[in-house]
Amino acid sequence: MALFMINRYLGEEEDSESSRESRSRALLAKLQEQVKAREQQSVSNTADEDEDHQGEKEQKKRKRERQETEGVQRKAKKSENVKKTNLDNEAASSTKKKKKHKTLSNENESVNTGNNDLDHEKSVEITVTSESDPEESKKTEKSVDLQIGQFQAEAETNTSQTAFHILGGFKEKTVQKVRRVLPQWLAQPDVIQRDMKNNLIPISQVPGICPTLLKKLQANGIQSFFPVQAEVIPAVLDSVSSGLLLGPGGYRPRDICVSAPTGSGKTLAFVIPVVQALSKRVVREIRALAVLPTKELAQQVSKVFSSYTEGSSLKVVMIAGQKSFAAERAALSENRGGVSHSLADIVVATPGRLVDHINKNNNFSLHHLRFLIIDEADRMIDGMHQSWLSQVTKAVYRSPVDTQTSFFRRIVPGPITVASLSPPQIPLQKLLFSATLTQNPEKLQLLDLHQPRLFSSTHSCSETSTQSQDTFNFPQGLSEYYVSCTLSNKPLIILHFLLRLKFSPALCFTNSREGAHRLYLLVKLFGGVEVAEFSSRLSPSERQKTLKDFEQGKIPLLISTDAAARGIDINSVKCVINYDAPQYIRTYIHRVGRTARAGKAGSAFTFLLKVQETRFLKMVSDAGSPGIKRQLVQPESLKGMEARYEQTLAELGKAVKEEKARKRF
Ligand SMILES: Nc1ncnc2c1ncn2[C@@H]1O[C@H](COP(=O)(O)OP(=O)(O)OP(=O)(O)O)[C@@H](O)[C@H]1O
Repeated sequence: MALFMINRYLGEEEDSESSRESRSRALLAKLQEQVKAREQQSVSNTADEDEDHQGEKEQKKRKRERQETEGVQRKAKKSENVKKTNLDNEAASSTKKKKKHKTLSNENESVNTGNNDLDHEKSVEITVTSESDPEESKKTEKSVDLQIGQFQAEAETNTSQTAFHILGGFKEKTVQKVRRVLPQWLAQPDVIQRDMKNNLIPISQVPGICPTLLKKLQANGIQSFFPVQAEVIPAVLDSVSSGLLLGPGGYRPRDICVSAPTGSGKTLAFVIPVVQALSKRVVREIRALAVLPTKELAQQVSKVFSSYTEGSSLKVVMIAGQKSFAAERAALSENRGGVSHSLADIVVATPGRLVDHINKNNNFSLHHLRFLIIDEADRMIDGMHQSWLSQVTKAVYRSPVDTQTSFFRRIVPGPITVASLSPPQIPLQKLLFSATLTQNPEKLQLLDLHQPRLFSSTHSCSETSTQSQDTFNFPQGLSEYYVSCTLSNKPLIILHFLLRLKFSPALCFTNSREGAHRLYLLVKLFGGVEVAEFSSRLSPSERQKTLKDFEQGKIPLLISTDAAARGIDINSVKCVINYDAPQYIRTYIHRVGRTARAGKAGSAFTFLLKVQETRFLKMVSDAGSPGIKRQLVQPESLKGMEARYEQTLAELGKAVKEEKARKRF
């Protein structure tokens, strides 16, 4: 039994056969009327639109639009074929139906014609009539043709409406390579000869150096100047030819930038002329300030300054945080009769401590500063976030508290006029040094250089150079190698290098201090070689002692982070090992530059995992390396060490655990 009953009104003639027939006839008549009406409507529409279209066609002569219209027409024809096929099928089925039921039926069918060019769809309605009636059939065909014609016309009209130009377009264009155009001073530097050995200049041939300094140079074993020194020393001396108060011809001297390979002697290139220039000063004031990125480098440079000022009245003071702030303050100035007097002529500083003294030490005056030396300049630019340079500049041009005691006026330099030149001004000259000086004008702009003059041994930086990457010069005596390795055999290879191939003294670099420490523990536990680590894990005094021991040959292997990658000058280093491949070319250049210094020979090995090889080798060759060769390590050569190595790994695990536990308590 049905749960629900639906009552429908079926009409009065519900069951009558005759009424059904008459209803069919009435329906057919109605449909035929509709066909006729539609036919008439189609004819009038098509005629109108054809006219419009003709008019438009004449106006539109652009090729692209015509092509689009043709495309639409092609598609419409295609759809016509589809319709005709459907028409045949439907007609056949209609005939069958007619034979069976002797009734006429009309069927409407819609065919969708996709038009991708116009990005819209146009549906065409086709009226299909039985084929048995030739007249009706003709009418139907005509109707179909007319409807297709109408569709075409509509499509063309729509094409003209939607044929707009897409700004930006989607066509792929090959972008032209932008040619790098460097400012003239960067594009045309004063060239420093790369070949150090064949371009040595006897020290007596460089003009302007006083006999005392010449004697000191000889006493330090220096008979000839390296090319960078022979070029830069006279240039700096020339800028002080009119004394400390004026530049050449009364003008402000040009700032000097020096880009020369690691170990090429850049330190003496600024130490000698600065000491020479200041040796004639009367009153002691801070006249030279050298800024370096690390304590160790500041110490190294301070040592060189001290060795060439020894026996003179010039005093060098280092402010790099090696001593307490109070001790540094006491070394910088003293109070006599209520007036502060400087105890330093040359200050060597790290940026952090320098800023501390500028802000917290009232007696620290840079009012007489003549030379600002920025060593490892590219690194110092990167560290500009500390804004140390702007603080130095402010301190230099800050009016002294007591203007009465100051004989000279010092104002921030502006345009050169007669009025601006009339009072004596101490010019501030910047001297920049680096093995990897950036050519990025935006970065260099941060230094606010005055008519800079570049000394460079990199010849590839021509004005027409399209190269976007900086190229550098590598030390002449350097041989570069790479070693293909896996993560598991890396430590074994380093042990093989040291124990069997006797590659020592060796400086080995890792990318992290944890990595350096683990490798240090591993080599120590394996035994057979004295090893030390150098990283921020150690205190400054421990680091100092470690470097000294390494320099004296007490430690043949030093495992370090990039803390020792820049500037550190240890002449005895025969071999540099990049246990972890450096990510940046500048890091690589500074690391490998710890060997092959001062024209000597040295080797650098970089351990590369398979995935690192392509990128790393490209990076090195793009930077201008003369060639990096593959160093093969046969698996058999590691065999004898494997058992001991496995045992050492187990010991290392324990040692690391113990260290962690110790840290917790
Ligand atoms: N004219 C010279 N004759 C012999 N040795 C020199 C001469 N000039 C410098 N040296 C020595 O060359 C070594 C490298 O010099 P220096 O440290 O100045 O190089 P650098 O160009 O500053 O290197 P880096 O870019 O790595 O800092 C030092 O040990 C230095 O004593």
